[in-house]
Amino acid sequence: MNQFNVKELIAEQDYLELLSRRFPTISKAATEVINLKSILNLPKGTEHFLTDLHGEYEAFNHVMNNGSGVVKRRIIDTLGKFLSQNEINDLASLIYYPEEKLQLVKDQEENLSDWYEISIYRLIQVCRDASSKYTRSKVRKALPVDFAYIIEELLHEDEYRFNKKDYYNQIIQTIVELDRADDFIIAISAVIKRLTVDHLHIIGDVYDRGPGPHIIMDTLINHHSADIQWGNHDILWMGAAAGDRSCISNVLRISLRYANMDILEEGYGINLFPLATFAMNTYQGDNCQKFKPKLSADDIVPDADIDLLAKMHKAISIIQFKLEHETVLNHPEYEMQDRLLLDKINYDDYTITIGSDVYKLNLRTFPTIDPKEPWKLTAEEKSVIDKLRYSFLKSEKLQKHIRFMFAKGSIYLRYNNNLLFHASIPMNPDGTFKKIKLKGLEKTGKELLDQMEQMAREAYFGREKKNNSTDFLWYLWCHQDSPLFGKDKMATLERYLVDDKKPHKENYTPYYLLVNEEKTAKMILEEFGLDPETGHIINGHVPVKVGKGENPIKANGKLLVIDGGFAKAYQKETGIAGYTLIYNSYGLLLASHEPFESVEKAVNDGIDIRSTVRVVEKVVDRKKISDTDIGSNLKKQIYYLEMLLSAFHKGVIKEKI
Ligand SMILES: O=P(O)(O)OC[C@H]1O[C@](O)(COP(=O)(O)O)[C@@H](O)[C@@H]1O
Ligand SMILES: [Mn+2]
Repeated sequence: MNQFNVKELIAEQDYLELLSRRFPTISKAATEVINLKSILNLPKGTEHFLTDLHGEYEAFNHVMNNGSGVVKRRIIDTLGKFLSQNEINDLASLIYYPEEKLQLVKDQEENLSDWYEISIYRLIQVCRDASSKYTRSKVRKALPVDFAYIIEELLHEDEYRFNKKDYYNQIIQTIVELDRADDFIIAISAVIKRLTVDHLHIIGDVYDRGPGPHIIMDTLINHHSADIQWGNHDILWMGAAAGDRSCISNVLRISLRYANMDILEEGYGINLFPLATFAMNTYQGDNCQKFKPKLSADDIVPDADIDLLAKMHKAISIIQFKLEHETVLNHPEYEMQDRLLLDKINYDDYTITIGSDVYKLNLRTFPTIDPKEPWKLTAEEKSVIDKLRYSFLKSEKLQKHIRFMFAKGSIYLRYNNNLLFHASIPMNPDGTFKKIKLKGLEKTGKELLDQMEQMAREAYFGREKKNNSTDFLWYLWCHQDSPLFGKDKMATLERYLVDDKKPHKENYTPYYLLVNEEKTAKMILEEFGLDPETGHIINGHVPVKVGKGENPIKANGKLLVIDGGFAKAYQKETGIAGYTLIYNSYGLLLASHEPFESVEKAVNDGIDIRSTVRVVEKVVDRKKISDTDIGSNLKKQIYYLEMLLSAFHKGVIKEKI
C-alpha cells in the first residue's frame, strides 16, 4: 500500500475531503481498495470490432448475436464433450434468436417440458462460463430485473453440490411449470450475449447503400458499451442532420441509387413528396436510364416505381452537383478547383473537359441548367432542397441518432493501446505528416485531427446559429485531406455523366502506401501517444479483396484493415462478407465471414455465418484488467483511496460516522 506524509496529504486535502463523502470511514475506503485491487486481476474483457456496416442490419445483428463466433466457442468449451454437433448448433441458434427458435421448437417438439428443462440447464452452464470473467457485481448489473434473483442463484449454485441438487432442479422445474420458460430463455440468452462481448467498437460507415442503418443505430444506442469512429458516410449523414444542403443531396442521391426509401420515409420521416413531384414534372419524357437504381437480388420494385426513383435520382444528382459547385466557389481555401466541372461542360456538343482531356457526355437533357451559370439552382430546385432541409432538421429520430454519433463517436480513438480510425491520416509522399491549414493555422497529425473534430462538433451544435457554416462536414465527407475519406477526389459527377472509365478513377492518398511499412505505422502510433511496440492501427474504409489474395493484416501486423465488406453491393469485389476483429485476454483474433443468408436459415437449419478465425497475435501472459485503460483508471482510484486511508489514520481527514 502507498504511504503518504502529512505534507502530501494536506496538499490534496480538498479532494480527499470530497472523496470522504463517498467513502466516509476507514472500513468503507478499505473495502473499496480490496474490491478494486481484486478487479485488476480479472482477465481483460473481450472487445469486438466491426466496420463498414453500410446499413446491412441483418448481417450486423447476426454478428452481434454470435459475437463473431465467440458464443459458439463458449458452448464448445463448456459443453463440447457432451453434445453432438447438431445439439451445439441448436443451442447456438437458440441463444442467437431465442424468439424464433422457440416458435420452431414448439411446432416440432413432442415432449416440450423435457426440452425446456434440458435447454435451460445447458443455457445456465454456458452463462456461468461467460460470467466467470467478471465480478458478481458486474454480472448482477447485466441481469434483467425480472429474473435477476433466479439467474444469480442458478449461476452460483452448483447442481452437483451436495444438499443443493434438489433445490437447483426445483428452480428449473418451477420455471417450466409456471409457463415462464420462454421468457427465461430469452432473458438468459441476452445475458450470455452481453457477457460474451464486453465492449463494441464500430470503425465507421454505419450508413448508406444498405436498407437499415437506422435499425443499426437503434441497436447501438441500446448497447451496454459501444463507441464509433466516424466514417465518411456517417459524417455525410451528420452533415445532413445539421442541415447542410450539399450533404442532404448526397444522402438522398445515395438512397435513391440503392432504392433505399424505407430509411428516409419510415425510418426518419423525411417527406419526399416535393422531390417526387418536382422530378416527375421536370424529367417527364426522360427515361433517366443512367439513374435507374442498383437493386440487389432480393429487391422487388415495380417498373413504375423504378421510373419514378430514376427521375428523383437524376433530379437530386443535378441539385447536388450545383450545390457542391457553389460550396467549392465559396471556399477557395479548400483548394478544390479541380472539382468545378459543371462549367467545363459544353452544352452544345455534350462534352466535358476534365484536366486536359475531353470526354463525351452520356446525357443530353439538362432542363434545369443555364449554361451561363450552370451551378445556379432554379427557383423550383431551391424550393425542393429547402423543404427537404426542413424535414432533416425536424426529424426527431435522425437528430437523436446523430446526437448519439457525437456523444459516442470521434474521428479517432485510443483504446487499450490501439489506435482506431476509419480511413487515413494526411501524409506527404515522403512519409512526413502533411501540414493542413485550418482557420488560418497549420496543423499536422494528432493536433490536426483534434482540430477537425472540434470543427465538426461546432458545425453541428451551432446549426441553429446565424452565420454558422456546415460546409466543413461536407469537406470531411469528400476532401482529399479528410482523414475520413483518404482519396484524391470523389469522382461522383464523372461516374454519372461520362461512360469512359478513365476519369472515374479515385486515387488513395499517400497514407495507404506508406502505412504498409512497419516503421510508418509505428511513427503514427507514437504521434498519437501509444506504444509502437505493442499497439496496432485498426482501420476500415477500404474493401479488402480477399478473392484477389489481399491480406487484411499489414505492416508486419501493426495495421489491421477490417473492412471485408458487409455491403452486399461490394461482396462480389471482396469475395467475403466482412471481417471482424476480437481482442480478448489471449490476444487478437481476426474472423472472416461468408455472406449471411437469413435469420430463417440460421434458425431452421442451424446455419450460422461460416466464419474462419485466425490468430493475429497471441499474448505471452494472459492480459488482465490491470493491463487495460480501465485498469489504469482503477489504479488511479486506488492511489487516492489509499491516500484517503492515510489521511484518516493521520487525522488529516476525520471519519464521518
Ligand atoms: O459504389 P458507389 O455506391 O457508387 O459509391 C462510390 C463512391 O463511394 C466511395 O467509395 C466512398 O464510399 P466508401 O467510404 O464506402 O468507400 C467514393 O469514393 C466513391 O465515389
Ligand atoms: Mn468509408
